Amino acid sequence: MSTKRLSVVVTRRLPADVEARMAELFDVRVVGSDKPLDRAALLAALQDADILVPTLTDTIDAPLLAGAGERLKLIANYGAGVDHIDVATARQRGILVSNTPGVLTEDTADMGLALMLAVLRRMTEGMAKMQDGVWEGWAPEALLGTRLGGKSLGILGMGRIGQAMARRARAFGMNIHYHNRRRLHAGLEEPLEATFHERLDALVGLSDVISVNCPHTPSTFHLLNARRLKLMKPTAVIVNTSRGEVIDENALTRMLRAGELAGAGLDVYERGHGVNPRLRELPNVVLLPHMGSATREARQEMGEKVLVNMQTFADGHRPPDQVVPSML
Ligand SMILES: O=CC(=O)O
Repeated sequence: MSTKRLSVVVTRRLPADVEARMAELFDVRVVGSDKPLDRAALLAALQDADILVPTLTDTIDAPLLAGAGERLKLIANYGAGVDHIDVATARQRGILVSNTPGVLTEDTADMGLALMLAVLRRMTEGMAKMQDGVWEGWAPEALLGTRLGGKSLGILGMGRIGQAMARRARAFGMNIHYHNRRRLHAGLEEPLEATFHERLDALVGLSDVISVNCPHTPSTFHLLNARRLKLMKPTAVIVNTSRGEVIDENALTRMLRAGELAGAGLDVYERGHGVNPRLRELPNVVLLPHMGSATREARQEMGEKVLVNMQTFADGHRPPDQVVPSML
């Protein structure tokens, strides 16, 4: 099939050479600017598009898919998470969905580790002292944090990013525990010296740090609900580089405010909630603006993956990174 005939709608500006390469191969319209795209504009653009390239800031739900033109046959997401796309409805309508796994694994795990260090070693509190000019010099008991070595890291979701987190935490001397839908096979589990817990409650209860690394799906929504959060040690901290929806953010906020948890490092928040202002007030909480995969390298490689998925589809094959409902 000549790819030139395929009409592609891109909702955000992508790295320049990704955009340039896409424009060589397809008939591309970048309908967005560098802001999330307005829904009406997206719907209008989808009337005569063959391929949509969205990002996580676009909600591709059943009403939007119902309003799209008949030609839409591929949603080539620029990003790994697909919780903003109704994959089941897309499939029913004969629309394939692909994502960009693998290329953001190491960078997201780096950020998970950075958050863990920042919270346990109270880095942002220290930095605030320097910025506010109130540091009074070294003192034996000032800003004491917690050592990572010897502590138990509980990884919720042992996919690519969870395993990358485990490798890093091992290097810091942490003990690795995890909960996953399926136990890893021995070839993966043994080098990580990771202990599998079939019961999430058990993992939550023993961990000094919980790292959320599972995708957001209907079955992981509020997996860390108020009941489970209460099973955590009061000295424990939680780190989330996945999706806000996996944690009941209101319950987490209440517990952090009440001192029932020692801290949190969050890169992601519940959709539509914005950042809870009460989280911003807490010194033991480090907040980042969803930047786990924000390296130049990852964003470039994500673009290259999108291009491969589009080209493979245009050549009449299934995109290599196709997402099907049974994976979710
Ligand atoms: O969160 C980032 C992604 O899903 O790619």
